[in-house]
Amino acid sequence: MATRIERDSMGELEVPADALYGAQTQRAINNFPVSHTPMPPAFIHAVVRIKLAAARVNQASGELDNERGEAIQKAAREVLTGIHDQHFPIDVFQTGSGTSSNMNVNEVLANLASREGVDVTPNDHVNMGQSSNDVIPTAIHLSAAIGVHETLRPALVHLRDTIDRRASELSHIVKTGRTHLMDAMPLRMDQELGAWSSQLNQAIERFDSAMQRLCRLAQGGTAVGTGINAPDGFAEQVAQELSEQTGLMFAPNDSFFASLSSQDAAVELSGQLKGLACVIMKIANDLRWMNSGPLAGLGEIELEALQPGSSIMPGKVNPVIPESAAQAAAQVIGLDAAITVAGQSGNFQLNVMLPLVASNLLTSINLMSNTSRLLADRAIATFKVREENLKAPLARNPILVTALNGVIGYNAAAAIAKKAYQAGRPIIDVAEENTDLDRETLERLLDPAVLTQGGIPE
Ligand SMILES: O=C(O)C[C@H](O)C(=O)O
Repeated sequence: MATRIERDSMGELEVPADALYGAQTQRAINNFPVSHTPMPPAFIHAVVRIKLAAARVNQASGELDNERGEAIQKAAREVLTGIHDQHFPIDVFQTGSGTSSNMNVNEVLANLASREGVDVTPNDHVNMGQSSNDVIPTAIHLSAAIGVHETLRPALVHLRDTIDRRASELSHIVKTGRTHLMDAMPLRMDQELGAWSSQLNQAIERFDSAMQRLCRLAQGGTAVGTGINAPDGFAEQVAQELSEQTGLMFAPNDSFFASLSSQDAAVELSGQLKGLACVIMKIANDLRWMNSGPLAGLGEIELEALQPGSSIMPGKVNPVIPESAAQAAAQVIGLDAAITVAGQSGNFQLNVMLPLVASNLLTSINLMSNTSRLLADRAIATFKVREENLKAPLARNPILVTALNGVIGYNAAAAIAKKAYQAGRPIIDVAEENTDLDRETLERLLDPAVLTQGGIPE
């Protein structure tokens, strides 16, 4: 491989001839061959957005001359198109402050900017008024806020709306409810699906609330939170620039000391993602049970057949989308556990597990966004209801006798249920033989559709 010599404060080393980065990035590549997973492009782009904002603020204040300011901005805009993403190869498991990734961005932007014929250095010009210690926490908030706003929230709204549409289409269908996975009182399908929709609505509310904390930025705190080397007004102006770039409302955090040394908002967001993962897991599992069979399971619904299920059993079709969704949910729950540990790693003035927080948070946002859309479009929107399989067990369901509790008492009702279950007879026939109630009254009291409406049967 052709190489060139680059220099930093520690001396010289070789980098690939065509690399846009310099010596500090190469040292990090050499030092951290850990997971071979680079930082997510959305995170790198957030760092680049901060550099773009800082260059504009520094240029406006006169700290940075116009030529260098314009050259850095041009370079940043070019990187934001994604054409240089391969020049940010540093492993997630690197220095805990993310200094290596901050310097990677500084070096690439300085290199591209210098091609404009001006002398731009990574530390003095691109990193002006900043430290990794405020840039990286800011980039975590910025990239997560963009991910929630642009990707996750629309995906959740799409899933909720798809569920609501199916619920209203299926509102005439009554089915056996289940508690402990055992037959229970009946409910309508729109009530069952309505639970999923309501869970998603509440998840969306929690993300909307978490966004308020995400939009508070560390930028301006520099090395330890005092703001050393950042001019007056820098924090507010960078937040304003980032708001204009993204359409979100960013502002400096109340305490830079807190925002450098903690990751509380990221822990909160990860917790909300874990909560969402539990919702997704519940929906996926309900779908799997309802789809089970087709002959020896519940067989209440038929999910769209997307691919042959088995390499050995011909004709078998499996619930692959709910299975994929359940695995994604499990992964998010695991990533949250690591973020929880990382959130506790604020030692004095700096949290030192920042790259892991960034990577896990963005991975979880992507997993939940893509999963929500797949569940909506390839499972919820397309499943068919097998009404005949719902009707037959509903008519025989001995638990309907619950509706007679208030008329004949729990013990008498239990005896009827037992008899009906043992004989495999409809509950109404057994109740007619064993109570003073006439057929017409029993039909009214035991009508499954009426029983879905709650209240005391009359
Ligand atoms: O990289 C920096 O700007 C600071 C570094 O993280 C440190 O505190 O040692």
